[in-house]
Amino acid sequence: MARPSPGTVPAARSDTPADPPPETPSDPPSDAALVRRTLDHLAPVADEATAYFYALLFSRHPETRELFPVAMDAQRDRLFQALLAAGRHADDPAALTALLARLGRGHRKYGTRPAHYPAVGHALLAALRRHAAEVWSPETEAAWVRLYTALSQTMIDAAAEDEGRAPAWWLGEILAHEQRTADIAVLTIRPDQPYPFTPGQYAALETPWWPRVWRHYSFAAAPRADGLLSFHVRAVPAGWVSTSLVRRARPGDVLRLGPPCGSMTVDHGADGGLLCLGGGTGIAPIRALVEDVARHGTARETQVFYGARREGDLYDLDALRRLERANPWLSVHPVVGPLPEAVGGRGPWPAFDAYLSGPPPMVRSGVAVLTAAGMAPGRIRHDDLETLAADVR
Ligand SMILES: NC(=O)C1=CN([C@@H]2O[C@H](COP(=O)(O)OP(=O)(O)OC[C@H]3O[C@@H](n4cnc5c(N)ncnc54)[C@H](O)[C@@H]3O)[C@@H](O)[C@H]2O)C=CC1
Repeated sequence: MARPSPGTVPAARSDTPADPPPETPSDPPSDAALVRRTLDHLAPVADEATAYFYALLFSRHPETRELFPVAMDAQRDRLFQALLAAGRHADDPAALTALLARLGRGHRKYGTRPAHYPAVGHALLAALRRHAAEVWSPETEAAWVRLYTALSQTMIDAAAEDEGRAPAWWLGEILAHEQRTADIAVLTIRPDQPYPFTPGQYAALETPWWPRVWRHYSFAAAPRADGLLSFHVRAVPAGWVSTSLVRRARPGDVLRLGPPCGSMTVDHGADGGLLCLGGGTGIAPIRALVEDVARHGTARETQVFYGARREGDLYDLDALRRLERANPWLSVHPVVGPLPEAVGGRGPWPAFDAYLSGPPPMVRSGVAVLTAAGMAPGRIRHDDLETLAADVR
């Protein structure tokens, strides 16, 4: 779209003095506006644009191929999702920096080096230029170059800073593999070096059977004195990683673990109650949060609603019942069927913080139900739904 040329004043607005001052036509659109316009235009052709980007990257820079999984299906979606997220935050520098720093640190486990960034930048610009041709202009290109230069520098700096602090990945030996239902296994893992994390967080895991395919799982217990980690995994039909972790993995197998991520953690400075909704294997981080409250000794009222499609799928209920018996401030409510509806009728929840974890549609409708019951959005926490949706666990 052409920018209005200097001097063309929108006549309709000049005689309405009560309106806010009109944008002067000589104001060029901001970088953020140009980037967003490109992304809006790209959305319907995102698959083609991403395929073109990778084809170009791998043909011009074959050395980058080994950073990516053999099968690229899920990867394609991730790149575009990350770009969309960056574009959405383009006019919120603090949020953008935080997102990019996290991405930069997270990329260490893939073996990403600073020299890879210009190669990716060239392929990205070529893909944008080709697939957003109708909205492309020298100004748009300049905006993207500035954005990409800034974002890659932030990622590179964050990765470099992290190098002094933490390994790029940890090795984790499976010590125990407990089959809880036909589809769900609980894994106990011994990391090769101390693995600090906060209950409520998650980590990416890679199995030896699908190199460079990483999937996220929440820590299912608070940090233990013996340093062991625990994860709950459901084998989903198209899930390579989840299926191998449930059906193939055995004690002695060694996985790779990325760094801890996520901010669904307990604010120990607050003193209200906790309302927790855990659906299916989404109960994993909820159990870690409950253990965290117990260890903290503040006895905050905690109501856990644990949902499953069938009674037999409430695979962790015994452990939660044990916690309930030991801690009078904790109530556990098993729910067979849709979880949000079951919770909706129980409110209101004044002075409660909510924690939601489970299938993305459950989390979405849970947020809607709690908001309708009067809970302030700032008190409702859950993992990033895009991360969850991009994951075939
Ligand atoms: N394994 C892990 O560490 C973690 C897993 N998750 C996510 O949790 C989910 C668990 O999936 P499954 O065990 O297969 O759960 P599931 O499909 O068996 O459902 C669990 C509960 O959610 C309810 N539910 C499902 N869809 C719903 C909807 N559209 N509206 C309202 N309620 C709904 C069900 O009725 C049930 O109560 C996955 O999406 C996974 O990505 C989230 C955090 C951690």
